[in-house]
Order: sequence, then structure tokens, then C-alpha cells
Amino acid sequence: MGDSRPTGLPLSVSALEVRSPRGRVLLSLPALEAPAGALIGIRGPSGAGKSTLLYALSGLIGGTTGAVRWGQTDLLSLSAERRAAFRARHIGMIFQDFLLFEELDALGNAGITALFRPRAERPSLRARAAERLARLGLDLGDRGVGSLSGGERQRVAIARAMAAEAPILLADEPTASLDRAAADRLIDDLVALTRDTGTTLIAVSHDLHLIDRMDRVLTIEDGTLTKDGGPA
Ligand SMILES: Nc1ncnc2c1ncn2[C@@H]1O[C@H](COP(=O)(O)OP(=O)(O)OP(=O)(O)O)[C@@H](O)[C@H]1O
Repeated sequence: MGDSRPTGLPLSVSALEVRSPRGRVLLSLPALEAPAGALIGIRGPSGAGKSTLLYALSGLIGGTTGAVRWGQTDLLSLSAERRAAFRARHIGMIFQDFLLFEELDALGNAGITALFRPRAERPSLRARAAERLARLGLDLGDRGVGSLSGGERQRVAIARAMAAEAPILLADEPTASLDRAAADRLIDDLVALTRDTGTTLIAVSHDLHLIDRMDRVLTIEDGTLTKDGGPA
């Protein structure tokens, strides 16, 4: 890791509100603080606003007011262009089928972040991407992603996010497409990687094997934070 790869960033959210295009409040979060390197799980019923929260924390959703500060940067105050640049540099996203490039093969997608990195960092990032794909049991590096199943595509997105070793990792149901053994391997890897690198991890999950490994678990119900505590 070069000195350009900072370790985790602290999160400070204030007066966050996300509204639908019709003005319905989908999420309301007056305040949330998390130190750099925290491992945070998010749980709650379907439709509660968990994915909406992750999208808001990545600055990827419209209709958002308030502040989402990662370190010194308030994502919501940035222009769309600067927000995208911040995201490319600092946030790894494990979202369902998020932005795979259909014209590239699985390995090309998993290592795509290399294009945004200084030349010297690229070979090691590509090697990490290949390693991650193999760990996830995806022996399909040269297959175009267009021909992969939904679960296989998600694994490509996981490999990409983990290989990037960004200081922030946001994950939406990262184990959903995996069988139990592969899910447990991924959880071990996620926890080891984030702890070793000081990455801040925020993961939405129904998987108790994952939730139990987090430092802190937030429960979101009906667009609000109803519980903030340990995994139990
Ligand atoms: N663009 C949108 N326009 C209107 N409503 C939306 C929009 N996006 C999400 N919603 C609504 O916001 C609410 C929260 O959705 P969200 O996907 O965040 O829930 P979730 O907790 O992640 O659910 P699940 O566990 O089922 O994925 C839902 O009622 C959903 O229908």
C-alpha cells in the first residue's frame, strides 16, 4: 500500500434526510458518528431504508439534505463531479450488481479501479483482484460479465471493492448470493481486511454470521434509527 492510501475515515452524519421524488421521507437520521476503522452492521425489515442509507453515505442518491462527512469532507456539499472523484478514491462499494462494465471480463471488472490509480500501484491491485476472485470461488476471470449469473456478478463486484482497499467499504447484503461456506469465508476476509487496513466498514445484512462480527449494529425501521448497540 502506498502512502496515498489513507486508512479508514471517521463518519459524521447530521440532519440527514432523504426524500422520494414525490417528497415522502424515506430516511431521517438526525445524527450518527463513527470512528475511523469501525465495523458497523445495519439491520431492519424490508423497505425500512437500509439501502437508502448506504446510498446516502456514498453520495449516490438525490433528494438528500443534511451533511455526510467522511473525515473533513462533506460529500453532500460537493459538486457531482467532485463527489464522484471522492467516491472513486475513497469508497469501495459492494452493491447488488453495481456498475459492472459489460464489455470487460470478470477480472477486468474486478481490477478496474487500477485505472484510477498511479501506475506504480496498478499491478498489485490487479493481483489482489485475481486473488479475491479466486477466494470467492469464481474461476471465471476471462468470462465476459454479461454471461455471468446474478450471484457471480455480485462476486465480481465484491472482488473489485475489496481489491481497491479503499478507506471506506459500504456493502449491501454482501453474502446474499453465496452459499454458507463461501459466505463465511467472505465474512472472515472482510473482517480481516478491514481490521488490518483500518478500513471503515458499513454493511447492511440479514446474515447473523456477519452481524455478529461487527463492533456495532444499527437497526433501521420505517426510515429511522431505532436501535444502536452491539451485535447481540
Ligand atoms: N427512488 C425511489 N422513489 C420512491 N421510493 C423509493 C425510492 N427508492 C426507495 N424507495 C422506497 O424507500 C423505502 C426504503 O427502501 P430501501 O431500499 O432503502 O429499503 P431496505 O431497508 O434496503 O429494504 P430491503 O431489505 O428490502 O432491501 C422503501 O419503501 C422503498 O420503496
